[in-house]
Amino acid sequence: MTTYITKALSSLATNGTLTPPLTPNENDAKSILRSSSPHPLISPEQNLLRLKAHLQNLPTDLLKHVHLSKIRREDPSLYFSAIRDDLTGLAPIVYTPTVGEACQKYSHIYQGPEGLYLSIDDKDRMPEILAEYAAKLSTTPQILVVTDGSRILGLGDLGIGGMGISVGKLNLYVAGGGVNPHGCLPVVLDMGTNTESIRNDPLYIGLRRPRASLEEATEFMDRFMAAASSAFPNAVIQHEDFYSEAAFAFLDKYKNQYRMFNDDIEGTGSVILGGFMAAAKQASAASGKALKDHRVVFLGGGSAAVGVAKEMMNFFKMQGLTEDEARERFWLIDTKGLITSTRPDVVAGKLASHKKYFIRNDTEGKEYPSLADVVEYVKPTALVGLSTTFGAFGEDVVRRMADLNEAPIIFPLSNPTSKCELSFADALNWTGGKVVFASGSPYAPIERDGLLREPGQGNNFLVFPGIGFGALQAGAKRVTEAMITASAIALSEALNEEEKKAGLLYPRLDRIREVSARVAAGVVRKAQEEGVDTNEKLRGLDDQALIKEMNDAQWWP
Ligand SMILES: NC(=O)C1=CN([C@@H]2O[C@H](COP(=O)(O)OP(=O)(O)OC[C@H]3O[C@@H](n4cnc5c(N)ncnc54)[C@H](OP(=O)(O)O)[C@@H]3O)[C@@H](O)[C@H]2O)C=CC1
Ligand SMILES: CC(=O)C(=O)O
Ligand SMILES: [Mg+2]
Repeated sequence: MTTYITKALSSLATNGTLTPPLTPNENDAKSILRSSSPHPLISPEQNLLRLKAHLQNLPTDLLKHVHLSKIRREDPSLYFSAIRDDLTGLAPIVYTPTVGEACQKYSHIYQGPEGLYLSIDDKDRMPEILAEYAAKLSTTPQILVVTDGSRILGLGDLGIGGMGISVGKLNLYVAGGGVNPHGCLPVVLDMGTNTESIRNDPLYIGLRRPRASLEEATEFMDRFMAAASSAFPNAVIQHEDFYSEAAFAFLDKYKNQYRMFNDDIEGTGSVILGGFMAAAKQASAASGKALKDHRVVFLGGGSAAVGVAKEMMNFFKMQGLTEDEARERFWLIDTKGLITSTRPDVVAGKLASHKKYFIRNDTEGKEYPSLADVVEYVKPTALVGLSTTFGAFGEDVVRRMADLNEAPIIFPLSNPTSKCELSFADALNWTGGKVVFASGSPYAPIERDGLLREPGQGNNFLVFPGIGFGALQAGAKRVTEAMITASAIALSEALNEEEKKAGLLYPRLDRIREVSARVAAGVVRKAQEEGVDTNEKLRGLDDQALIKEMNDAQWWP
């Protein structure tokens, strides 16, 4: 109770109009509070009830997001208690889709600093700035989520507004993964923005300059990665929402040097591989086709699409295919159509290097400019959307997928909902209910033919908390590709019997802590097998004991 009284008094004392007329000692405190507040004994439970009631009264999701951000800054335990009690209801507010709008309006809804803001103008001072920052913190950061704001969800270059996504991801690290909120450090690297409307906004709080070139950005990143790894030597660094060229360049450069991973390339790869394992089983059970015979068309050739396609190759390798045979199962489409060896930009050597792995050499000089052309040519069993293009899976294409397949797999994964390729309702209607569906942002379940159809949410938030937490617990020197694949397998194995019976592709959100512990255990085990772990205490434990260790290490509000 003393804490509540002291807290209440200090807030009174800092508020000019409510400052009490005398400076009380502890004994006076009760009587002053009795007369100056309606009830001095407000319990955490009552605060939680009040917060929930208040949220219900707020008219928009953005206002709820803003209010919750204020609560997080003032009382993390209250904030994470609310999320613990209703992750399904609050994830869309603190994460996608609302976090997208919050990033777009970041400078307008700004309530004060909430992490580390580093400017490219300070690139020569990274070691001093980070060392000074580390010295001032009372808790050592364990997870850093770092963005440069250059490709926030599918919303483009939002400059310093990207801080909202670093914060949003860390919300899930705490709520889903059990990382202590005081160990979470959101970081934005301000390198300017190419979005003129943001740069010219009088309220914009970032650098008003065009975005740095990749060369300049790399120089800054080199210094940041070195300084951050030295200031926070045990932390895991998650790269988030860098534009595709930079995302691949930084992952290639740093993955063997630092304890880092890229969420969009690797986290998304993992979550979609995990979901595809369940989806392919359902589709093959309906069609009788062998698992190795699935054919996957991607709309999109950016960091997410290429990352997912590369990770999904493991599905086909698990069916016994060689690397070349597995690669043959994928067709990628970008704004110029199917990526073929004879496409003029490819012939001219202008194709972005990350797309080259998936160039099709077998199209005999024919080009397939549209998604409909590619679907007709490939006759795919699965469609994956990572194109940032709302409604890009149109009625004709979706109906054709249902003609071609007993149970077409359709994953419109672009975020937020305003960029999603296909809604759940249209997917059900246009396939006559046959679709096996997962989207990046959430859709509500729909009742159809007397059955409740529950859409999957194929979003990396089902794995990145476990990947980061597992790497942290293992004291892993690196986050290897095999550790990422292990996270996907652990996710797919986390589906319980009830969820399988209900046809779900992913575990229910109310089990996320348990699922994250399993994912983390899978990551630790693989780190041990690969010899990159340093935490000797976790060696020699069997799987159940390892999962229990992960569960026990989780922070609870
Ligand atoms: N569900 C999840 O967990 C995740 C979802 N995502 C989502 O994935 C999306 C893409 O991210 P990322 O890959 O980094 O972004 P990019 O912008 O790098 O990639 C988008 C790709 O889509 C292509 N494209 C755009 N419009 C069309 C169109 N009309 N037809 C065909 N191709 C098109 C682009 O082609 P071109 O190369 O020619 O420009 C590009 O290859 C985002 O919306 C993001 O939110 C990302 C990570 C995780
Ligand atoms: C989910 C995510 O990481 C993205 O849309 O970028
Ligand atoms: Mg992302």
